[in-house]
Amino acid sequence: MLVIEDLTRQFGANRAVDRVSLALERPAMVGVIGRSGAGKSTLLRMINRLTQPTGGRILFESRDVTALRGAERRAWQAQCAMIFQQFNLVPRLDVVSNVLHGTLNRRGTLAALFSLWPEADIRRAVQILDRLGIAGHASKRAEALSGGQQQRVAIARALMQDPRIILADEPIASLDPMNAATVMDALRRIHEEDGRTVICNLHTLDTARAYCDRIVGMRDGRVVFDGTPEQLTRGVARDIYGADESFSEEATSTSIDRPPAVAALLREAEALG
Ligand SMILES: Nc1ncnc2c1ncn2[C@@H]1O[C@H](COP(=O)(O)OP(=O)(O)OP(=O)(O)O)[C@@H](O)[C@H]1O
Repeated sequence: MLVIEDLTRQFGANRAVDRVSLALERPAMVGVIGRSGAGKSTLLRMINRLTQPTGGRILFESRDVTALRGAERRAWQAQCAMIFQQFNLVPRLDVVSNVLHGTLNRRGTLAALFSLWPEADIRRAVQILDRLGIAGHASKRAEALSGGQQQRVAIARALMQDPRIILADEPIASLDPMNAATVMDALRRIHEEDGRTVICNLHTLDTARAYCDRIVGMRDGRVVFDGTPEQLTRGVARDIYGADESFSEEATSTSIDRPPAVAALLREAEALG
């Protein structure tokens, strides 16, 4: 389905991503982990063609998307929608309009400027918000929502494009643990129920283990691990993070600042499945 071959990005003397190869045969939920500066964001941005590779290829269903230009590049970007740590919503705009901006790729700028959204699109936007549990906030300004709700609006905007792949660049890095869990649950459901591939950059090992079927570990621009959560042993994790014997998983864990009450709630939620 998605094949990445020797993908490379050089910034001056610095090789941010160094001959990365990955193949996804079927829809999957993939977590990309590694310390800050390992090349995770650059990799995702290259897949989406926000950053141009300096070497290698990206193939989607045997089609080379590495060098697409203009409308073809925009069409590819709609097929692999990206969400970001800072949500990138229009804060003063209402939630449903933010979601409708996901259709901009296939609509005229003038129509968008005057908010002339087709009724069918509005209905679909509300349905998607409903699925993500935030339809009740549709008419509120985006800035009035919590971080977790705003990230779900960003996911809804991505879903408006009906993407085959969702690329999530540190989607929970600005969120508290409760909101982080809601957002990761939403991404997992979108993968399982819709069969969309989700590739997610994550800072925390425990999140990658809990939500992803496959984990890719990056270090200094290279893939140094590619396997299942079970294969990601403490020793492997230590290697990915370039740490010494004193490495502790808790240092990369979301539970580090989790207040006891929230931790208990999360354990309960986990137990309920
Ligand atoms: N636009 C750019 N210009 C120059 N160097 C860049 C640019 N973008 C990224 N880099 C460099 O490329 C390397 C990889 O950065 P990248 O953001 O991909 O890492 P990361 O693993 O996502 O880190 P983080 O977890 O901190 O976001 C870093 O050394 C970074 O400084």
